Order: sequence, then C-alpha cells, then structure tokens
Amino acid sequence: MMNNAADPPDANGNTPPRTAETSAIHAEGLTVVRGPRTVLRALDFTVPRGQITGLLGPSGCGKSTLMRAIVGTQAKVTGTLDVLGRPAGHPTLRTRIGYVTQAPSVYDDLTIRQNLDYFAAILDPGRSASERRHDNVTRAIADVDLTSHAYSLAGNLSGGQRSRVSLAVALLGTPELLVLDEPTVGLDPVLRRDLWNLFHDIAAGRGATLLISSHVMDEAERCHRLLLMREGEILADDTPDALRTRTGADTVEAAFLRLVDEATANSRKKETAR
Ligand SMILES: Nc1ncnc2c1ncn2[C@@H]1O[C@H](COP(=O)(O)OP(=O)(O)OP(=O)(O)O)[C@@H](O)[C@H]1O
Repeated sequence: MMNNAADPPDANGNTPPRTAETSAIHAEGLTVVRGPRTVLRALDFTVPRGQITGLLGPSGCGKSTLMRAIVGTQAKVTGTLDVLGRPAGHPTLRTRIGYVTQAPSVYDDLTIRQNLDYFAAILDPGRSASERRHDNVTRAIADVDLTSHAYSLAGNLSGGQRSRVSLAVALLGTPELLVLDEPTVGLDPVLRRDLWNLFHDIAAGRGATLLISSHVMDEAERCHRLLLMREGEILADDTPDALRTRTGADTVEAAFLRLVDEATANSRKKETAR
C-alpha cells in the first residue's frame, strides 16, 4: 500500500509549506519488487520543482523501474511516492506528466504532424476540442524545433529528429513534469548537446520539472541536481558541484566511482563484522 506524506507542524505550531509546493517528487521507503527480485530498495529522495534532475547509474540499476513507478505504470510499489502533490498513479496526474520511454512510439508511416494529431486526439478527444488540439500540436512541434519538417514522414527522420518527435508528444498537454528515459541514447555528441539545450529551454521557459535518465556520466554535468543510483539504491542526491567537492573528484564520473568504491568497502566491512 502507498501512503501520502504529510508535513507535521513545526515547533511554533505552523504547518510548513506542503512538500507538494516545493518538490515535484517525494519518496520515502520506496520499494519495488519485480518477479523474484527487489529492484528498488527503500529509496528516500526529493526532486525539486522547476529544475533538471538527472537519474544516473549503470545499466540495470533500476532507473527505468523508478521512472515507471513515478508515472504510475509499475506494479508492486510500496512506501511513499508523491508526485506533484498526489500519490503516484493518481488519475489527475495523467495530463500533468509527460513520459517518454526508451522505445518511443513514433509511427514511421505517418508524418510528424499526423503522429502528434493522433496522440493529441487520445489526450484531448472530441470534436469540440479540435481547434485546441490543432494549436497544441503546432506549439509542440515548434517547441522541439521541427516546424519545417512537420509534413515529413517519421520513417525518414534522423535519430535526433525522432527523439524530438517523442519529446513533442510528451509536451502536448503542457505537462508540469517531464520524465524522459534515456532520451539521448544512440545520438551523436552534437545532437545530444542540442537536445540538452532544449531541455534547459523547457525548464527555464515553462518552469517545468524534468527527470532525465542516462548512463552517460558526462550528461550529469548538464543537470541542476543528480540522483546517482547503483543496484537499486541511491548513492547520492546532490548538485554536481556539491558531489565533486564532497568526493574531491574533478568530474561527476570520478565522484560516482569514488562513491561506488566507498559503498563496496562499507558493505565488505559489514559482512566481515557478521
Ligand atoms: N519483469 C522483470 N522481472 C524481474 N526482473 C526484472 C524485470 N524487469 C526488469 N527486471 C530487473 O530489474 C532491474 C532494473 O531494471 P531497469 O530496467 O529498471 O534498469 P535500468 O537502470 O533502467 O537499466 P537500463 O539502463 O539498461 O535500461 C534489472 O536488474 C532487471 O534485470
């Protein structure tokens, strides 16, 4: 069962601002079991609003599972997981969150505009909404800088353009939270840089919160905050600067490796003490 976090009054009896107002995501003791395995183990973390938080860690550490829990599509989730002030999976969150999975659903035999028209019709159905849908589709295509390709078949696009179509789909409902699962995978350095600039424009321009996973550590440097994961646990929840300072490392990658070594040494010590 998931429960909803409530903030207790402070020493003066005042109720502090609800976590929902200051954070986009708040987790306490978040645990996910998949098949026979506990894939996420009692995670505690907060993702602030209006910033880009990077979710980084090696393949298989549980990034996608965590994202699925946040967007409400993951089974066997226990602990507290609040998203935009509601328990994850709450029906009112559907239009407030944009989610792009690792295997984006872009139809190759439709144009960019037709792809977006299709998803807009699912999100905002009915004849009376057709003008609003048209405007939203035009805006989402412009947001990802694909206006000049709007009538190109998706099958003829480059990898970077396809990623931007998926992002446009996620932007259709003007979501407050964007959850992007490895959006830059397989892209060359120039396209990756362009996409990251776009993420920053979205965060700054709309005050949206972005949670972006990656296993490429140099992308960590582009985030406001980082959640570093390893084997279903969070190793660090901090800014890139604070992480480098705390570990005495020059890069986030080196900081991550030091934290991994520390965690391994600690678990060895615990095993020897048993
Ligand atoms: N249906 C399942 N049953 C059991 N275990 C699963 C299932 N799906 C995934 N897992 C395991 O859960 C762990 C976390 O998977 P997840 O996809 O969340 O990792 P990830 O960090 O997103 O990896 P990647 O970067 O490769 O996508 C992995 O060890 C995986 O083997």
